[in-house]
Amino acid sequence: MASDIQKSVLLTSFHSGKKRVKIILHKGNIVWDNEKLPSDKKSVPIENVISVEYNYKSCHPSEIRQIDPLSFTIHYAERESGPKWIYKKLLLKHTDPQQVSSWVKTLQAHLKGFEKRPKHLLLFVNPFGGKRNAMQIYEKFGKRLFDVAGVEVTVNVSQRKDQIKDYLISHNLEFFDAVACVGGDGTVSELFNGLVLRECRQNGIDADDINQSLPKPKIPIGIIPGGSTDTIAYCIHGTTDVTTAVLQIIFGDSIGLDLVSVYDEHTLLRLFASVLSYGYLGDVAYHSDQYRWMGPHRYDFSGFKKLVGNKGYRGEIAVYSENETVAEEPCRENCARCRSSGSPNAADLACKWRTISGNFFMISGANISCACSRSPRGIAPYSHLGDGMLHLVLVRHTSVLNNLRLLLRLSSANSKVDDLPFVETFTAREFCFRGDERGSRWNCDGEIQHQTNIRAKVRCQLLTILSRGSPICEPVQSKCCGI
Ligand SMILES: Nc1ncnc2c1ncn2[C@@H]1O[C@H](COP(=O)(O)OP(=O)(O)OP(=O)(O)O)[C@@H](O)[C@H]1O
Repeated sequence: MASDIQKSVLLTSFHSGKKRVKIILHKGNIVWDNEKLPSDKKSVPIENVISVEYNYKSCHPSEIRQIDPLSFTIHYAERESGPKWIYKKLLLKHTDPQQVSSWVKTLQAHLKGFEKRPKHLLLFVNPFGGKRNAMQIYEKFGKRLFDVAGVEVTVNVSQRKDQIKDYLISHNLEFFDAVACVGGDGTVSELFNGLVLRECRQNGIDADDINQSLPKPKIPIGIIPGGSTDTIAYCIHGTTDVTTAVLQIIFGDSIGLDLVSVYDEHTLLRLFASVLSYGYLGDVAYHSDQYRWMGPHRYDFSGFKKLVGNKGYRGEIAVYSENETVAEEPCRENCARCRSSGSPNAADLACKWRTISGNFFMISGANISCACSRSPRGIAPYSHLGDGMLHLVLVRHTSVLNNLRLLLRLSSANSKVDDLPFVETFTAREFCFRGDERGSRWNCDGEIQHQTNIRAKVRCQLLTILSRGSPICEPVQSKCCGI
């Protein structure tokens, strides 16, 4: 198919509005004059075309709409500066219907070759998270674009916590070629926890056994941000822009995302994609849930209270890793490190266990950088989406002033936390924590886990996410100093 695209050549002069445009299909690119800068040519790779369709003749609303054989529209997407994508269209007219037909047929034939583009999407909407406007987000930004792309969307609005997870474990998904959600990290977490448990059931795998390798869900997932922090969406798409997220689903290209499975002594508690935090961030998640009516500001309020409270938690952490140090290499689209880790030959390198104990203000295991608008570089700026490793950040108990330094660094676009004297970072494939029974709680992708003693293991690229990833770009300035 790729070679057919490379071979097709078309060249025609059309009318676009009042302007004449010479448009060429050559080497998989559609090239035409740029209206604003006539000396410039505009070029759109065919991979960025959403759909191509005949226009309709204008008629009275009571009449049956008729196709206009002299005019058609190319719907496409282009990247603005940075990670954001925008939707655009080019309307073209010609006096010869053969010319129009030849373009429509050729482009539609090419688009048919993109077999990974989903045609039937199961979309879960969480009406409870974030600003409680997930349905409005879908109606405003998603519905029209999916219509343009010819994606048939089945919308399922969740009625209660864990309903999405339960649905995915037990329902037939054969009709769908992708599953997506509009919601925050908790909603995404329901999605992949449901899909992995479903796969375990179908393959007779005991999910509670940490030594089992977990099966990869066959269906890819799309993530449309509609929560409070939307860390997972931000780290994957590089932005929480909803149009960008919808276009990533439409394109059908995918990347592999690691998941981390968390166990107590006997069972799998859950899988997480962003961060597992004990101490400060565990307490903030637990405490802030009572203030959900404040919306995203609940994190600032609880964050301040827990910062001043400055509690320390005693514990011992065992880390399983092959590396002493964290490589300072951020994850970006087409990341070579993630590509090599996802290959079947990526061997489990010579790892060893080491133990660290003490009194901690916070312990975080970050599977991704955890960048978001509140923390532009995230707690683990060099954590990769799919390298089979998580980054452990251990913050020793110290003064309130030092806690404040830590939070200011986390909310800054220019600094990182690991050079602070009371912070240690490790990469790990697995870790195990033992703490005081009356300790903190674990915050797992924003959801509370009440067990103190846990074991966590990274599952390399267990999930397939519909996204082309994010280019490396300047982080946005944080909106506030809380995290
Ligand atoms: N209809 C519902 N009623 C109550 N809770 C729900 C419903 N649907 C889903 N949930 C739960 O809502 C919780 C919050 O959702 P989500 O995490 O998506 O939003 P958020 O917490 O505002 O965003 P973020 O996690 O990005 O900060 C999740 O635990 C999810 O399981």
